[in-house]
Amino acid sequence: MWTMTELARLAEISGGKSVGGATITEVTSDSRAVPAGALFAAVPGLHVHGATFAQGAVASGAVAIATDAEGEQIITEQMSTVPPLLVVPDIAARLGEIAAEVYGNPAQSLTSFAITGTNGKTTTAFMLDDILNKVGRTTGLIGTVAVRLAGSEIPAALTTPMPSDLQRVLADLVSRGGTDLVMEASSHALAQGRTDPVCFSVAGFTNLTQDHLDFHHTLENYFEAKASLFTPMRCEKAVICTDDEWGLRLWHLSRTTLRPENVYALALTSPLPDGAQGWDLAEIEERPEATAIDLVSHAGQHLRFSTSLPGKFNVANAALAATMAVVGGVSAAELPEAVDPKVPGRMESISSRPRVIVDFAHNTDALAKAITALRPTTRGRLIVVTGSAGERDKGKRPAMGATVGRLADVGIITDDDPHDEDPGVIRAGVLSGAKGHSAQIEEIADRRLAIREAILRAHPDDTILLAGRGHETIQEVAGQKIELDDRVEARRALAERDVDPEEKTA
Ligand SMILES: CC(=O)N[C@H]1[C@@H](OP(=O)(O)OP(=O)(O)OC[C@H]2O[C@@H](n3ccc(=O)[nH]c3=O)[C@H](O)[C@@H]2O)O[C@H](CO)[C@@H](O)[C@@H]1O[C@H](C)C(=O)N[C@@H](C)C(=O)N[C@H](CCC(=O)O)C(=O)O
Ligand SMILES: Nc1ncnc2c1ncn2[C@@H]1O[C@H](COP(=O)(O)OP(=O)(O)OP(=O)(O)O)[C@@H](O)[C@H]1O
Repeated sequence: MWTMTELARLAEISGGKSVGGATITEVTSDSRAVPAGALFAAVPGLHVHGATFAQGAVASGAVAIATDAEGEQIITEQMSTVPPLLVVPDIAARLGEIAAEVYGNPAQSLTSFAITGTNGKTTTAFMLDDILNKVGRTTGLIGTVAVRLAGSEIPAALTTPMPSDLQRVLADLVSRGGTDLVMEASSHALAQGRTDPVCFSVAGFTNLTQDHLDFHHTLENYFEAKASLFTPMRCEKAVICTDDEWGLRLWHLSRTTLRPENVYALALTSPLPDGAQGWDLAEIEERPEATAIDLVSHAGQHLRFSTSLPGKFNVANAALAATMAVVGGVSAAELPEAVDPKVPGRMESISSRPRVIVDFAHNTDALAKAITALRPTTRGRLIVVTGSAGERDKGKRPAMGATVGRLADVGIITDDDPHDEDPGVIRAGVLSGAKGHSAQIEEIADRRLAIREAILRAHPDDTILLAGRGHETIQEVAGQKIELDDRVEARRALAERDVDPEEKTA
């Protein structure tokens, strides 16, 4: 399927040295998934150096190893017969370039869109993909929920794939006749250069609030990782939502890093920054079935479309998707009337009486926005079932709890994915913020039980928001992977409720 590249050529483009020769047809950085003819990229990780797995990779069919000086030393110490080597000083940073060469630089034949920000990446990516499909493009969609290439879905492991996986997927997209790529760029991926050397045609920014401080340590570092997408090596044009302070700062910064005429602002709850080109909201009409949106540009051009996804934040997501499409070459007249993709686990409606909604809100801002979006249409009580993940940003736990305490009527604090952390300690962190506000707060450790109790106890007019896990189907507890899908659990409890005579009269 792919072209053949000589190891010496890869040394030439990466500034490394090759020892021995080999013909390369694939690249991988995972010894557990080595295709025939592969170059195994042994990169240093947070836990272990990939070179530790070189022997296994060769046994599985790798024809050469790319690594750094430390990796070369590990390999020469561990292997009696050293395979052909490519030694590159910063192998992790150069891996994308090497893989792009092996896979024929697929991104060069695609119009490519990348979306970054704390919340809204997946939803905006699905919306943009929907728009592009409706105007006749053949797309690849890469993100947290799915990797969908020209309509065929393959499982997604990370929000943004590792460099060699990304280049392989892009080559696959091109071979399926793909014209456009829409992908999410996570802050982890940007900090690690996973998307390099792709220079996106259009990059979009949603918003920035606290998350992922376990990895970035400070909000400033987190911002810098996001901002690195808006530099000439990584994108040509940008659409930046300037409604929060970070967006405004990014807009100013991008006008110095990119060509100012390629930077567009999107302002929905604030005025367009002085001197900005871009769009603000001309009119918004909330109808029962959808929200009609009318954006107007600095030059007076209108973009009109609607979305049936609930919540003001989905207006922002749809607006970003539409403006990115226009900046990427879709004409205003071509824009479809409705931007309505089905996004698994994002404000996904499971039932109407009681109304059960599954949403991926797993940080304070998302949780506040999801609860607020449901309040106006809730006749009874608003019941929120949520927790927080283990081994991730601990600082957000009390803040998430306080959000539930302030905005919900009933909060049931339960487990999310504890990973290897004590689930009781995680719940205590959330509970410490949740108590002392207006909501009635309860702790039910087992998430299945928490969902069941919330649904069985609800009145028909109540809304139950199951927040935090969205589309996820596996819960990770102390090294064990347990099947758990909030949507399945909700349907099970709803079925139980249907046959309970007491509940029927509730
Ligand atoms: C922080 C981070 O980016 N971690 C990723 C990283 O792990 P690591 O640096 O610890 O790797 P390591 O375990 O030390 O291994 C080093 C090298 O040896 C290789 N290896 C390892 C074991 C083996 O048997 N064989 C083998 O070849 C690995 O593939 C790796 O190349 O490289 C691993 C292998 O590719 C990834 O699985 C892992 O993602 C972990 C699972 C993860 O949780 N990542 C999250 C934080 C992440 O990247 N999330 C963002 C989205 C965040 C969001 O917005 O919600 C994402 O883009 O998905
Ligand atoms: N524009 C937005 N602003 C704030 N919150 C949002 C926005 N869009 C979506 N959300 C909330 O954030 C949750 C996650 O949305 P989505 O999956 O689209 O974002 P994401 O950036 O891809 O998240 P992640 O990086 O965690 O996968 C949604 O379930 C919703 O509660």
